Amino acid sequence: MDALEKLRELLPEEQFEKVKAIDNPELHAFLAEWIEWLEPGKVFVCTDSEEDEQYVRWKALYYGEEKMLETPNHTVHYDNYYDQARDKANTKLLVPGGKEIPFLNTKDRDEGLKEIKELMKGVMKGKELFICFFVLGPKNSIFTIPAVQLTDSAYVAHSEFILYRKGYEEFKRLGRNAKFFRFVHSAGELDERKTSKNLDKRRIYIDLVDDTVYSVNTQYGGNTIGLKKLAFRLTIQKAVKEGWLSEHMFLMRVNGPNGRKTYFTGAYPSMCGKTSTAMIPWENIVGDDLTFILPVNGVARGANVEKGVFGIIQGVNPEDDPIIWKVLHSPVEIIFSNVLVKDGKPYWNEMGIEIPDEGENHSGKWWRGKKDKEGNEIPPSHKNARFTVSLEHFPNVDLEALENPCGVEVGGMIFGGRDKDTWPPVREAFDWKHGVITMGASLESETTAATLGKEGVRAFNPMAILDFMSVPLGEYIENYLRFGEKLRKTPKIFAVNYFLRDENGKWLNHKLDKAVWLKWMELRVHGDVDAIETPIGYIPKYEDLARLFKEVLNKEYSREDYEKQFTIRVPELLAKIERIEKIYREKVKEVPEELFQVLEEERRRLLEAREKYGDYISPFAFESD
Ligand SMILES: Nc1nc2c(ncn2[C@@H]2O[C@H](COP(=O)(O)OP(=O)(O)OP(=O)(O)O)[C@@H](O)[C@H]2O)c(=O)[nH]1
Ligand SMILES: O=C([O-])CC(=O)C(=O)O
Ligand SMILES: [Mn+2]
Repeated sequence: MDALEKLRELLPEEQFEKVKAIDNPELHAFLAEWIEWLEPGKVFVCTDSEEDEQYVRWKALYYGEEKMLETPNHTVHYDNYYDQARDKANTKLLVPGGKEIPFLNTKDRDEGLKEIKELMKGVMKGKELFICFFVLGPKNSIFTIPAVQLTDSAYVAHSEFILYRKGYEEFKRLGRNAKFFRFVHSAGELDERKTSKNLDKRRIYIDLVDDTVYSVNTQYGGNTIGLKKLAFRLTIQKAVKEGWLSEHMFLMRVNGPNGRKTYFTGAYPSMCGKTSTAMIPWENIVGDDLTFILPVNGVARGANVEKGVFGIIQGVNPEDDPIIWKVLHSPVEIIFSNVLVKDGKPYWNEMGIEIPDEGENHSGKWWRGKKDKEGNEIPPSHKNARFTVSLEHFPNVDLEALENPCGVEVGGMIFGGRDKDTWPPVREAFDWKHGVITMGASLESETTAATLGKEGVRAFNPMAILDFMSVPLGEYIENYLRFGEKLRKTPKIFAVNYFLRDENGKWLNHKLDKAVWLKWMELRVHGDVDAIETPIGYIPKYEDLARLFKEVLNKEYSREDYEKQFTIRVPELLAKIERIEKIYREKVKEVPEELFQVLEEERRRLLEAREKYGDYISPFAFESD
């Protein structure tokens, strides 16, 4: 029997008509196979209509995965107490023969498919399956990748409607020509709180051969929202094959003098400041998490893969994040996850206002002082609690850039992470290669609550992408280096560090100082200000920063602060080069030789500077050179 005939048997007439309208036998075969396998009690196919989206919203409430809050259009969703972040250990890349690839968590493809299929057999009995169509990137553009999502979680489907552009019409338009990604998810058995129960059988398996990702027994967005971090593994592979970049980056517009618009991307690991940077007042957001960058006629052009934000809520307060704060307090569609709720109002850690002493949170009924099974005190909200909202609701969104089918020209690319003692707050690379190698490929950052496991451990995290890497690292870096060669004009590369601390552990910078670094980088892209050459790149001159601090933040910036922050810390920088070199030599292997040359040159410059000025070198010393 052909797939369409089978679908006619499996689906009620109305749902069948919706899939039949898409002329794609491959899609039909995939759907027939999986509907039969998952054995859902009911199937709903989502078109791009407002009614179908409304149906999904309503079902999230009906099935109890979300609850209404006091403000219209606000809901709250909880994940299981032990399902609050990405599960790296159980996220595996399925590769033929289970080939071991350094830093990648691989598994034999046949074995993995067998295991996941067994876990998913009949898993949707008595549940409703939602079949949804979306696209990655702007519609009908050079960036577009269609994707189909199967899920029994109305919360996951609802999140996707907020975060991605609808794709049913795009599937219809493309018909047989659609090369699409596939995502199959089941939250598995739920407990009385409607959270995934069988966490011991939580699995996220990425089939790189068939562009399909399976996820089961979990609800947390990073493990389940197909088009987000699951698709990301597939797009990294595709980008490296095809010679473009798929990155863990925000995309934003920095407003220069006389109305000049300059677009920047920024790659920082999870929970290290992408959203808070892209949302900074004065500038405009295009995206906060995932960016595609394509070479178009010798120009690097970037587009947001998404159209919404799945952002960290902890620490969002009216002073530091006025725009997010305002949106979170307006009656637009928002899903709050894993926050404290009391009398229909959401609360979260460090929100700058008083928080009730009891309510409901990710641990169930909560009171101040409540401890978990491990004896840890449970805070009001989880550190990785998030909000999900469409970008269209933000007054600072650059809508034209968001929907431009050609994307925007990328003027600068920023790399950064949580680093307490090595990198200065901002610096510019000498050139593309120097930036890619000493800033991107050398990135290290302390681990955070965005993944399950220990926090605060300094870890190698090249391009802020290691958790999602799906090709050998050497190939990925090679692709980056060659990408620059395709361009007439390469974007300038910068590195930032928002997380420097003094000897007592106090932050050396305020959260809003990044506004100044952004303005400085914008001026540098256009050659409007001079800079000081140091062994590790160009750093700002004191006078320029002092002026910008005054102009942007209306703050005095002292020479002492500047000197402390921009001191070149030779011992730490040399130790870092040692660590990075060792990793690439001993663990990664098959690395472009240029990487070692560029690191060696940097080491030599640092040693020469130490000879002349000592271990900790004031930026003023280089200025008078
Ligand atoms: N100390 C300090 N903390 C910051 C600064 N900027 C952001 N943060 C903190 O970084 C954390 C989260 O940053 P986000 O911007 O939401 O993280 P993200 O990079 O978008 O992360 P993902 O969504 O997980 O990919 C919050 O706890 C912020 O308070 C800063 O300049 N200084
Ligand atoms: O994917 C997620 O869980 C959220 C996110 O942006 C990240 O962890 O980088
Ligand atoms: Mn992210």
